[in-house]
Parts: sequence; C-alpha cells; structure tokens
Amino acid sequence: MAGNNQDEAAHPPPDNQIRSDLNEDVDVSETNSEDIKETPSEDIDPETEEVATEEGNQRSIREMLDDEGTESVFVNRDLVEPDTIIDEERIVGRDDQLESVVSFLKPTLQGNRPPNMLLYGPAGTGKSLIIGAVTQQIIDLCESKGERFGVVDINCQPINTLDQAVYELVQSVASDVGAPVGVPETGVSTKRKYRRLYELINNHYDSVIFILDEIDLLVGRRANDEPAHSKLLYQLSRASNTNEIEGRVSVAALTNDPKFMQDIDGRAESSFNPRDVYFPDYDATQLREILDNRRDAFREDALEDGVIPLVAAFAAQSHGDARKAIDLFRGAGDLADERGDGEVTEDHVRESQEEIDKDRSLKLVEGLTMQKKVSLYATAAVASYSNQPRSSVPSPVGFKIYQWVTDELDADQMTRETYVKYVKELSTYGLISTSRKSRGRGGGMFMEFTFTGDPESMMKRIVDDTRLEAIAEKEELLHTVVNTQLRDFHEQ
Ligand SMILES: Nc1ncnc2c1ncn2[C@@H]1O[C@H](COP(=O)(O)OP(=O)(O)OP(=O)(O)O)[C@@H](O)[C@H]1O
Repeated sequence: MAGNNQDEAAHPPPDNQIRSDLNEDVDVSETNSEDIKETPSEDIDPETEEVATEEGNQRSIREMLDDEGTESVFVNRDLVEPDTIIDEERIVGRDDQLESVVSFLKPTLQGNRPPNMLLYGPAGTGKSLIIGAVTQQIIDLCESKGERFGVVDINCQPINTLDQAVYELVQSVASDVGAPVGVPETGVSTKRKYRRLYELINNHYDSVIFILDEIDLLVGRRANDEPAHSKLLYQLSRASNTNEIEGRVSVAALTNDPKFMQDIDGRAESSFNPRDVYFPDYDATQLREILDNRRDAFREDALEDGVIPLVAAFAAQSHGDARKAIDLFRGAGDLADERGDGEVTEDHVRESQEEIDKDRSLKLVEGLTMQKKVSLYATAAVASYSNQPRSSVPSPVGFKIYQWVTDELDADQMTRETYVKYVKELSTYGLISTSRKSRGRGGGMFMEFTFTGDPESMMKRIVDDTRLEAIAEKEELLHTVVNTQLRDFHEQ
C-alpha cells in the first residue's frame, strides 16, 4: 500500500493515527518514488479482493481464511491440560490411595465425622487428583440425599500469612455457595475472617472438608513464631469441638514434605492428628499407562509408536511426576502442530524436552520477585562456591549467605522460615530437591537443598537481570564467606 514504508511497520503509529489513516483518502499524486520502491510484495485488488503475490498466485482473503492447513494432531487437547479434572476410569495406579481416602471419608455419608488426613508424597503423584475425585463423588451422593457437603479447597503456595489463608477460605466458600464474601481483605482482624468463614459454612453446609494443598509452604512472616500452617490446622480441626462449626468438619492437608508433621506445634498435632496416605513416585510403566489412558486427546493416527514410551521415560527420570509427563505429551503435540507435521514423532518429544529444560530455569528466574531471586542466588552461591565436592546446601548456611547478600545490597531481610519457603518453592519447578537432615542427637533438624542442574549458571542467569550485579563483583569475598559459613556449620 502506498506510503507503507518499513519504518512505519517497525514502529506502528498510535491507534488514533491508524484510525485517521484508514479514514483518509489516499492522494496517489503525492506518492513518491521511495514509496513505490517499498510497495510490499502482496497487494489487494479492491474489485476482486484477490491478493497478488510475487509469484503471481492469486488467493482470495476468503480462501486464505478458509485454509485450515494441516489437520491438528489433537482432537481433545483439554485431556492433556494438567488442570483438567479427569474421569475416574482414567486414574491409574493409585488403588491403595483411593481405597484409603474412600474409607476415611465414608463416615460423612453415614452422618459421622471423618478423620483428618495428611496426603503426602512428591509433586505430581496424584494427591489433588485423588482427594478431588473422592470428594466430588461425595458431593454428588450427599446432594442426592438432600445433604450439603462442602469442599473448601485452597492452595497455600502463593499465600504468605494466616490472615490471607483464612480470607482465601472465606472466598472459596462464598464463591461455592454464591454468597458475598462479606468481609474485607485487609483492615479487619483474622478473628473476624474466621467468624465469617464459620458463618458461611453453618448457613450453607451440613458437613465440610477443608483441603489445604501445599500446606508446608504456609509459614507466615514472623520469625520464632508458630508457623501459620500449624495455627490454621489447629483452628480448623478443633472448630467443630468448639461448636464454631455446627456440622461435621475434617481437614485434609496435602504436602510434598514427608516430615511435615515434625514442623507443627504440639497442640496442633494433637488436634489435627491425621490419618496418613502416602503417594509414591510413578515408575515409567505407570506413567506410560497414565498417558495411554489419555491418548484419545490425539487423533487416532497422530501418535508415532514410540512417543508414549519416550515421554514416560523422560518423566520417570524427573522424579516420576505425572504432571511433567502430561506437559511433555502436550508440548510434543503442540510442536507437531506448529510445524504442520500432522503426526507426533519421537523427535518432537525430544525437542520439547530440550525446550522444557532450557526454558524452565530461564522462565522461572524471570518470574521471581527480587526477594526470591536473592534467596535462590544465595543458595546457588553455597552450592557453587563450596570447596567441598558436593552441591547440597544446608538451609542454615544458605540463610546466612542470604543475610550477607541482603546486607551488602542494603535490601529488606526476610525471616529464615520465609527464606526456606522461597527455596522450597523452587522444588516444584524441579530445579532443586529438598530433604530434611538431622544434626544428630539433640542437634535439631534442618532442610538440605540440592540443585538438579548447574548452580553457577543459575547464578549467572539471576545476575543478568537484577541488582545483584553488585554482588557478582564481590565474587571472591562471597567465596570466602560461603566457605567460612560452611566450616562453622559443620564444626558446630
Ligand atoms: N494416577 C494418575 N492417573 C491419571 N492421571 C494422574 C495420576 N496422577 C496424577 N495424574 C495427573 O497428573 C497431574 C498432577 O496430579 P496432581 O495435581 O494430583 O498431583 P499432586 O500430587 O497433587 O502434585 P503437587 O504436589 O505438585 O500438588 C494432574 O493433571 C493429574 O490429573
């Protein structure tokens, strides 16, 4: 189109200018020779609406719009979205866990109070899936008997304080029953939020289950205080004994941390007193079955034979996480579609896996808040600068380095609990694994972090886009501080 030079294409005019450009009658006599040279290779004939290409082919706009390209490999892509709630028939390899959860929750149907539960095991092993599937059936069965069974479900990962957690619970019930939240997010006491929560529950449910996902990440902000998760478990699990909730109440806490119960306060432990359900990793055979049960996400002839075994093998390597398997399965399909290949091949799987590995740390680091970046940087510095040939980081040492870095940067300093929470969060992305260690008799417990990839490249990535450059310049000093702290820690 006349006057459409490359500069304008690179820097599009603001909206109002585009509009006035569209309204303007173009005066061809003003078109200069520069403009003519830069006429794009496609132009539209106003009479026929045909597009003339350099090759001289003529395709109408309608033809181009109608052109569907290669048929998508998917027929039901939702089935390979991680948040899709799947039918019971698609659940694989969790018979024992299903049986336990069903038997624990069955009393609800007989008018009795079910026990509290702790569902624990690594990420992506079906904890949310199983509790979700069973509670959904109970909702339906209760409904058919005219009883109201409430499922109040929150994920604690993004929640920082007890107050926020209680507010989230209120919101969750309010949205389920279609009532107003009825309490402001800030400016009122946590007690008032609890009151509103109990009021909503008493008005709308005969019995209720609280599902608290990633409970271990709800630590709260204050140091040397009882962790927020412990306080919440205490309050909720005794709410029916104290008659604050009139109906039957149970609490299901979900966590990746097998030693979670060691963190909670004695009185919370005795009022919560859960029945445990353990969810182990999936092996490659189980992952294969999980994927096989979702192959109808794809067209019948769209999966090359080796695709499912290869996806399962990759996911089995990364701690048997079904979510990762499903993500990779979908990613390979998306890649096949992007390329218009019409079939998903093992090459698509391998390429997707490479992309996932490459992107994971980059995306993660980009999305982190400054405090999380500093926490990660300090932890990676310990793994990377340690003179010992091991890359595990005791959390007390990581925290000391975090304090040193924040001092150097003159930045805010979080508590040790918050630092640990931030670093633990990274395990959900598979960048580090966490384990709990004992310092021997009377020495207490601490978390140990191990990087799955190279901690040094992680540090570089963080430095690339933050104020941490100032610390990177003090590399030698940081090296010394790390090794002094490690020595002190191991000599204690
Ligand atoms: N046994 C299974 N059969 C079929 N699909 C499964 C199974 N286990 C997990 N999945 C699927 O894997 C994904 C992750 O599962 P889920 O969210 O239940 O894991 P989780 O143990 O709660 O993980 P996290 O600890 O990270 O919250 C979901 O899409 C779920 O449908």
